[in-house]
Amino acid sequence: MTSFDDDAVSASAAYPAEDGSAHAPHHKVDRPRIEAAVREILLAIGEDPDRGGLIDTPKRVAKAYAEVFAGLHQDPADVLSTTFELDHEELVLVKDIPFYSTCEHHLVPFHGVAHVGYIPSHDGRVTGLSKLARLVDIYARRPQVQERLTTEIVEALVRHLKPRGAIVVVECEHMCMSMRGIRKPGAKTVTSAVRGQLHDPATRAEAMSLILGR
Ligand SMILES: Nc1nc2c(ncn2[C@@H]2O[C@H](COP(=O)(O)OP(=O)(O)OP(=O)(O)O)[C@@H](O)[C@H]2O)c(=O)[nH]1
Ligand SMILES: [Zn+2]
Repeated sequence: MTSFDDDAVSASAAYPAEDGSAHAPHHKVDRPRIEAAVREILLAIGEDPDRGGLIDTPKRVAKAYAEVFAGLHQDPADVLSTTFELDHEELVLVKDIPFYSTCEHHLVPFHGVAHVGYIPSHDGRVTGLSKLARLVDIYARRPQVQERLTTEIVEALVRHLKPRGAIVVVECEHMCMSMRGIRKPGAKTVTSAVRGQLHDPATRAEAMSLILGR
């Protein structure tokens, strides 16, 4: 049995904490430790972790967590370093990017869509469209709150693409508000972050009309 998640090990070695984010990873995904903790949780809720249906659950959860939290060990710089020469001075927007994240307060999912747009820099370079969706996943696959997820995506765009403007809008349902606690399934939380020329009211209105025009 390997002690650490293989993908996480190889990715984390190259990840500098250059963005100063609270998410700079300090540890690799330690699967045996997760397994031991899940066994403890099962005992604590009054379950029998040795019964047939649960015997492999700690291992499964460890494997799932390595995937769900893989973003802790991935560097947005790697994704956004792929750029192309293309003279486009207007808004580029990828909307309705579906994602799943994990509420850092309750460790249950929140999920929804992200809309990510930017006005390319004057240097005539744009990034690949899929890279914007990859960027969303890198930050979503961490323990998160929606506000920070939104800010981290826009800040990564600014840092790595040097765009003239950037906008990120995130719409989510939080399972911690649906399946427990206040129990309001269907309630949506919307967060946004804008930078640079997207602060201009007309440019921002254009972006928002594209985002909302479903
Ligand atoms: N701002 C923000 N709050 C969040 C997010 N995800 C979960 N929360 C909230 O985090 C809060 C935690 O409140 P606490 O009073 O510490 O915990 P709690 O007793 O479980 O709260 P309830 O969910 O109201 O039962 C709750 O109001 C959640 O709705 C998020 O992404 N952003
Ligand atoms: Zn929560």
